[in-house]
Amino acid sequence: MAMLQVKNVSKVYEGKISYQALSGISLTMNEGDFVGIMGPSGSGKTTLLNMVSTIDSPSSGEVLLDGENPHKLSKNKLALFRRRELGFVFQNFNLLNTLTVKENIVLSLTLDGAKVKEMNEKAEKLAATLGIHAILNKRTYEISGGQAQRTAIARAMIHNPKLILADEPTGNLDSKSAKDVLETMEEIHRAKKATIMMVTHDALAASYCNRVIFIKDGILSQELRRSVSKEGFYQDILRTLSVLDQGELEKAH
Ligand SMILES: Nc1ncnc2c1ncn2[C@@H]1O[C@H](COP(=O)(O)OP(=O)(O)OP(=O)(O)O)[C@@H](O)[C@H]1O
Repeated sequence: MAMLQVKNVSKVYEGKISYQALSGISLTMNEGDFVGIMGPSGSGKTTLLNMVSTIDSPSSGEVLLDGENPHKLSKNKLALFRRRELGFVFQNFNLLNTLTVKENIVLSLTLDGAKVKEMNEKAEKLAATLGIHAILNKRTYEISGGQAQRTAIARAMIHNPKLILADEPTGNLDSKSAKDVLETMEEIHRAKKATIMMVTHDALAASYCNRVIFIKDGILSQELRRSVSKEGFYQDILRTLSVLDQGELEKAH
């Protein structure tokens, strides 16, 4: 059974003027998939991520994780579900500035009452894998953007979540730090068999994924699977984006 099933999901934002942000999206992800979500601005990428992460609920259709619909959980259980089963990585890192890097990484374990020694061991091991061991005792304002994002990835992974959800994780980084972060994600995908869904505008970032799903006007328009090298995949992604953009241009005229 697929780990994630998105079944015919639509989302209408109700308001004075309602807006249909997603229309009949269906997709599945298996354990160990690293899926990129791409599409023009306003196409519904973040909306889709929010449906999967249970931050917001679909207007119709359903989202199943390991066959269960988390949207049906009570408020308290849903909060626990998010903390235990999901890991989040955001564009602006969302680290707590009063805590050290290590304290940020172990936050979810702290909330679950884990033993300090056990937490420290886990944090140190993971930090070594992600190349941030030397900065564990620093405060978040003493580290670079790339280090902050690798800290956020460690925080998202420390509890071995089923699924890691990343929204533009390289959006605020210079190209060198972006590359470090992408290589970190590649490493957790490869070595830890992490399952990752990543929204990105960046074709280079998407080329690290094993599948890329393109969304346009709230509809799933295409999917690419990586069968070639990362460089070849990058070219395939650029070609697909240019065809999609061509459609946008024609619509504007
Ligand atoms: N809370 C909301 N209420 C009403 N409309 C919304 C809301 N959130 C998003 N939208 C609209 O839904 C559409 C999809 O938004 P979404 O943020 O999912 O797009 P996106 O593909 O992530 O865009 P970007 O790449 O610019 O972040 C947009 O037209 C947006 O204006």
